[in-house]
Order: sequence, then structure tokens, then C-alpha cells
Amino acid sequence: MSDSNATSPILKVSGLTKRFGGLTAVNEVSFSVNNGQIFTVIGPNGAGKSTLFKLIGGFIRPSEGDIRFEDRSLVGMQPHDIARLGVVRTFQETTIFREMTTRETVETAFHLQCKASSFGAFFNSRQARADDAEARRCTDAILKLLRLDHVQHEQAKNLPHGYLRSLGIAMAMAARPRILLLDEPFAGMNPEETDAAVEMVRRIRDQGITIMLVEHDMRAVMRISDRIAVINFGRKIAEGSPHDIQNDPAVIDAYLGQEDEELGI
Ligand SMILES: Nc1ncnc2c1ncn2[C@@H]1O[C@H](COP(=O)(O)OP(=O)(O)OP(=O)(O)O)[C@@H](O)[C@H]1O
Repeated sequence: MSDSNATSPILKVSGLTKRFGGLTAVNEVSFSVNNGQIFTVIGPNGAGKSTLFKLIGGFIRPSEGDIRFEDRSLVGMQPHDIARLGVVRTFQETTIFREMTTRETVETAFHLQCKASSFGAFFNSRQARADDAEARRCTDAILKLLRLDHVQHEQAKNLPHGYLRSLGIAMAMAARPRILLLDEPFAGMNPEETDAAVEMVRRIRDQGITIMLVEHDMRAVMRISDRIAVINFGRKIAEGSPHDIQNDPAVIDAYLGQEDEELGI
């Protein structure tokens, strides 16, 4: 990746507001995510993080403001069109077909987003055969990157929890993300699992995929993030490097009353 790419914004959120009746869950939030960054959104419970992710993914519409992916506004677009542009969120473990193997799951996810028309597949056209080969090749690469290759022939129902979560990320990778949205990827993990997951997210970033995540595990956040935005009561109260954020009085205030180790300080 060139330096100019690394510093250019790929996603720009400006004046984003979402009201649910009388409650403003996201309030005039603005930030830019640079190409190739790991950008994390943190904030106390109920701060508006999930709402922000849902707005970016197109699952809910903003009351005001704009979300631009490169030079296009995502506002008003359907989630599948946003995903097709390359803004992809991970699949919930509950959406994984438990009878399928790891490999079948990723290949299926690949075919779902693949350009081969159902007519082409029906007639087993040259294009469909090329797509099959491409799906196998990409699946190999994704399984290897996410360290799922040794369980590729296991049915999902036999996989431990941590593997299922990686499989959800593998399915998202099959959609060829430019930005991957990760919602609490380290939740419920023990320290060793978190270390492995942090490394996995870094490997994905090293493929040139920008990562945006929402996460509560502050130790992991401080280690992995290039940049952090903090929201509290729907408003952005700080943005900066992990070092800046850990030392920001407004952030420390927002987390006061929570456990000391919440901020990793
Ligand atoms: N569909 C909805 N209708 C009404 N209020 C909502 C809706 N979705 C979220 N809210 C409210 O918006 C606020 C922000 O919620 P949100 O889930 O975005 O917070 P969060 O930062 O993700 O919280 P947590 O860390 O606990 O998951 C909360 O007060 C929540 O109750």
C-alpha cells in the first residue's frame, strides 16, 4: 500500500445524527477513517456505538448528516448495495448454517456475492466454472489467513465458539470488503483468545482492508487501534491515538465510575 493511500480517507462521516423519538442516540458525529487504518469506536454502555454501526451499514437511516464511502454517499442505500460497494460487516454466528463445513460456508458466501448469474451456473457455463475456481482459490486464501484451514472439513456445529466467530469474519471476507465492520470481536474471549484475535485483525488489515471496530475490551483496543473515537451520550467527545485517548480528561471522566482497568490505564 502506498503512503498516499494510507493517509486518504476511505469513509467520512459528517454531522451524523439519529433520533429515536425524543432520544438522540447519535448526535452530530463526524470523523474520517483513513485507508488501511484500524479505527475503533469506544464509549460507555448506551453511548450510541451500535447505532452508529447500523447507520454506516444502512440498516437504519440517519435523521441528519452524511456518510461518504470514497466519493459516494451511502445515505439511503440498502445494506446489500452498501456491502457490494465494499463496506461489509461480519456475519452473526447465529446466521451460520450449522450443517455446512467451514469450507462450504466460505465458498457459499463467496458465491452469494459472485457475479455469476444463476443462468450461467444453471448451464454450467465457462464463466460459472471460472467462478468456481476463483471461489476455491479465494476460500483457500481466506481460510489460511484466518487460521481456519485445519478445520475446513469440520461442520460448523462442531466448531468451538472462537472458531465460529472467525468463520463469521471469513464469510464477510468472501464479500471482498474494502472496509470491514467488526462489532465487539473480542467479547467473551479469554486473554489468549483475544491475543489470537488481535493478530487475526492485524493480518486482515495487512491485506489492505480498512478495519472499523466497536469494542469494550480496552486492553485490546489500545493495542490494536491506529485511531480511536470516543462517544458518550451520542456525541463524539474525543478522537486520537490510543496514547491521546488514554490521557484525555474528558474520556477519563466519561469512564469514571467504571472499573479502573476499563481504559487500560
Ligand atoms: N431502535 C431503537 N429505538 C429506540 N431507542 C434505541 C434504539 N436503538 C438504540 N436505542 C437507544 O439509543 C441509545 C444508544 O444505543 P446503542 O445500542 O447504539 O448504544 P451502544 O453504545 O452500542 O451500547 P452498548 O455498548 O451497551 O451496546 C440507547 O439509549 C438505546 O436505548
